[in-house]
Amino acid sequence: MQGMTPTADRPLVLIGAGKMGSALLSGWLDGGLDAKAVVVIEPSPSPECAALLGDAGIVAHAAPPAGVTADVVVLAIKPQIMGDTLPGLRSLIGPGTTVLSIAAGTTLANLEAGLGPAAIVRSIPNTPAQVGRGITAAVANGRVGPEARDLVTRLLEAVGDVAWVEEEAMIDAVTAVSGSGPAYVFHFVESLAAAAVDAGLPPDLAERLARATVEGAGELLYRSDLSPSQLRKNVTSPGGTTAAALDHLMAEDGLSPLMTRAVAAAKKRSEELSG
Ligand SMILES: NC(=O)C1=CN([C@@H]2O[C@H](COP(=O)(O)OP(=O)(O)OC[C@H]3O[C@@H](n4cnc5c(N)ncnc54)[C@H](O)[C@@H]3O)[C@@H](O)[C@H]2O)C=CC1
Ligand SMILES: O=C(O)[C@@H]1CCC=N1
Repeated sequence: MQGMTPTADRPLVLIGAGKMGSALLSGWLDGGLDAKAVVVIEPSPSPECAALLGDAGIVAHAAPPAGVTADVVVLAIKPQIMGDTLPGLRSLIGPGTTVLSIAAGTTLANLEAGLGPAAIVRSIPNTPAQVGRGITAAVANGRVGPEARDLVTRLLEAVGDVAWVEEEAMIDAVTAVSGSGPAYVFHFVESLAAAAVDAGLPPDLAERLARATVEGAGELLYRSDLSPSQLRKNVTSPGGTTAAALDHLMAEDGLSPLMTRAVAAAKKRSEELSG
């Protein structure tokens, strides 16, 4: 990976190698980050994580090793344990260390309170990062200079697209839209498959059709320059079958107000997690 600065003497320290931490680590290693420049703190590695670490020759530590000053500390632990964990990470932070958090609902102020003065970026990626197709939005505190911002951008671009925002308050909405969003899409597949069974199809075919439809529509959206609205219109013949279904999905009590309520609930929960 071009321009990565972590080294064996001044490593990237990953705190938590669960689903998201492992996805990030995998992207960095694939992008050329030297495994010797990575220290992983993970008290209970999953089998997938253990395989990833084993292939790279990285040892999982239960706690930060003594005497290590990090180039970057990446916080990929649950927000609920952040407050208790942060003070124990202070020894990793020295001059020039950048902290990158991916935790939902943990504010820059929460992070500064736990870690002390440091250059800190708060971000929200999403699980398509596991296949290099994530999107992350990030906000920096006042101590993050251009070099730290570039480093964080490169780390996050290893697993997908990156959008910087200047207002931290936007991160709760980001969490509700793109952070949690993949779950909404997967639930849509579940719902379409259930509807297919109700419409008379056997369950295996129902799931296959629902899954392939969302995969294909996502790929078309990805490759096309057309707007989602135009892509929808391209499926919809006047007086045809799609129009009959969209009469329900686009009704006043259809998908749009439901999505608005769902995103508002996720945003509120993100705000609550900030304490
Ligand atoms: N899963 C998702 O879709 C997204 C998650 N996030 C955020 O990413 C963070 C991690 O979430 P997931 O990867 O889904 O959770 P996870 O449960 O898969 O990973 C958390 C990992 O932290 C480890 N851990 C627990 N205590 C630790 C400690 N003291 N030191 C180091 N590691 C410790 C656990 O063993 C676990 O492997 C959370 O803060 C979440 O809000 C952000 C965006 C999307
Ligand atoms: O559900 C959660 O709290 C995390 C944050 C965004 C996606 N998963």
